[in-house]
Amino acid sequence: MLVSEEAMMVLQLEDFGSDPSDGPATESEPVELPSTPAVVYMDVNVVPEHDEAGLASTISSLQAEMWQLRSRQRYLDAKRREALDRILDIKGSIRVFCRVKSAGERKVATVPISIEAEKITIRSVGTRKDFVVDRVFSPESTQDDVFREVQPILRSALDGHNVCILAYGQTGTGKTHTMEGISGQPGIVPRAIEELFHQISQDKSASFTLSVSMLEVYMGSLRDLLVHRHSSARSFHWIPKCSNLCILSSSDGVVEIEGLTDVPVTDVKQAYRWYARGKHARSTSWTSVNDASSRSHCLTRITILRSNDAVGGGKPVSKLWLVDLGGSERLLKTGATGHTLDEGRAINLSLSALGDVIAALRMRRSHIPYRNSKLTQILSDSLGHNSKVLMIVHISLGDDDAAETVCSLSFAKRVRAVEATREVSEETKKRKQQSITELEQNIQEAEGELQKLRKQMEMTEKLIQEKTESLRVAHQLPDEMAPETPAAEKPIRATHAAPVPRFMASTECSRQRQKTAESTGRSRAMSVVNTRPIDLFGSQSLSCSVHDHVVPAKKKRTWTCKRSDLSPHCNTLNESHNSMDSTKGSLLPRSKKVVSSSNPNLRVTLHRQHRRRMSDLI
Ligand SMILES: Nc1ncnc2c1ncn2[C@@H]1O[C@H](COP(=O)(O)OP(=O)(O)OP(=O)(O)O)[C@@H](O)[C@H]1O
Repeated sequence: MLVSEEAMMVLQLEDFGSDPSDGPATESEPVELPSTPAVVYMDVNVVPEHDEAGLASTISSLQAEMWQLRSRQRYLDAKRREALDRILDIKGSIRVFCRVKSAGERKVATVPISIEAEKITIRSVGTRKDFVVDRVFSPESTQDDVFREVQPILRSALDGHNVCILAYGQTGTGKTHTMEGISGQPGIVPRAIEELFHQISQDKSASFTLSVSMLEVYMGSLRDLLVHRHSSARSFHWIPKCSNLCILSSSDGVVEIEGLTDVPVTDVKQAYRWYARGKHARSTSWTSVNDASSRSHCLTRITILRSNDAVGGGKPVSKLWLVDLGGSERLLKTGATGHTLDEGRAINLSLSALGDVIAALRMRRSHIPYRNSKLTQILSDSLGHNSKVLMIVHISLGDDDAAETVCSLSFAKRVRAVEATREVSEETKKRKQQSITELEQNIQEAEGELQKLRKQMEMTEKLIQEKTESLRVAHQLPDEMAPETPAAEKPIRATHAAPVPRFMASTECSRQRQKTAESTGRSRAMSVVNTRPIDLFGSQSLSCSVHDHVVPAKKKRTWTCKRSDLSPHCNTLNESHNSMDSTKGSLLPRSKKVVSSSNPNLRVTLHRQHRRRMSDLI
């Protein structure tokens, strides 16, 4: 017998070896594949397809196949995520990079600064200071070089971790250049947006929803940068009404900013447009060192809602913070006075609070001083446990900037406090690198197989649709009766005589009627009932609704304002009243919500139609 493409596909599946009867993978337990397949699939050609029972059986085995492919996809996805997590753990969940800006036309430092891959050394009269970081970008490094190092952490955000990328440094050293970039040399934010959209278009294992928010921490107040305002509002002296947004913190540590504009974005262009609007609204002014100096901390937040997945250890909602910090400056040197002096002071104070928080986290202190500034309050759920932090410290080679360079590098050293002081042997470094290489290989393998898997799933899905259509036509069923096969998570075991739903199983009464019927020549009609494909449809949709429509009790999250000086109306908010709509999804995993024929009206219709058909036949 010729083996058709479909049959081949079913046979190939056996190599994956996971048992559909085990049920879908859950969040807590990653899919473990048994070494031998527990279900042996039938060759779909064995049953002639012109027979309706044969068609139904084919559909059923294709669905089982689909379930196994999904199960394998989840397994590989979990494997890929785990490998990435381990890489980031080996590298450190708080990493510090240093980007060096060339002195340009200004005099090159007389104090020699030597740059190595992970170390910067500054020699001054009779002294030598070494600063170790995770990676140094020399003045020749391009925006591409920087982004290449940042890229893996973005995947982590899609996998459910909160991620924070911060640009720190003295005024004019290139923080905005690194984060925003310039025409033809886009920085981390636009590239990250593009990369996120690219990755979610590739990842068919889940559906993602992205939204963008932008705010500015200016002189201790929060300004929503995406809120619609009059054009005169750009002046940095002008503080709009919405400047004191309320920071809410839930009992489980999740932070939200009440009233902050959060715009859902569906493509890169749309996201860019909003980002451009936010950038435009930012407070900048002329300083002696930078014509357009940022006088505030600018925070761009991309909220990622991941649904219909089995993320092991991750959260359905994650945040990616891209922060362009205000420039640290020595106020005496800049000769700032009045308002500019106050701005500088405010920036320095919050930067110092940020340094304290990161150092405390790195040293695993029991108390983390998040509440010392608005900046650290906002970022508190994205700096600590289970988050990934990347700080890019910017320095300049300019002679005039030598003192600030030492200050910034001291800050970097403080952030890396624990590990930088501990000398890591060459042997340990080598071992770490070897593990990273192996893990990267694992990721590549998993991604390769995932790609093949996606193609195979597309083919199987198409086949299921074709067969279902044939079956529908054979029965002349109305469209709404066709099963929603792609969404079916529950495998239907591939047996020739598909089991009937419980309500259709024979009762004592019906058995007696059947006996009577047998004697009156109606037995043929009865036997058809048990194998008719329509019964299979009913079984599938109804069993899904019984088994899968179990929704966990929604946990109520209580939000509290962190600061007592804020308006009393926002001290306690019920989840349903705040802007964090996306979290609602997190409490209701889609895998549980979406079932075939989840529409209760349709289920009732199906149920009635089955009953009618049964009674017609009896
Ligand atoms: N690596 C670089 N290559 C080329 N030009 C750079 C680089 N870094 C910074 N610049 C240029 O230096 C100038 C100041 O940079 P930028 O505004 O990014 O500094 P900043 O650290 O954000 O300053 P501030 O804290 O005052 O906002 C800009 O004109 C920018 O284009």
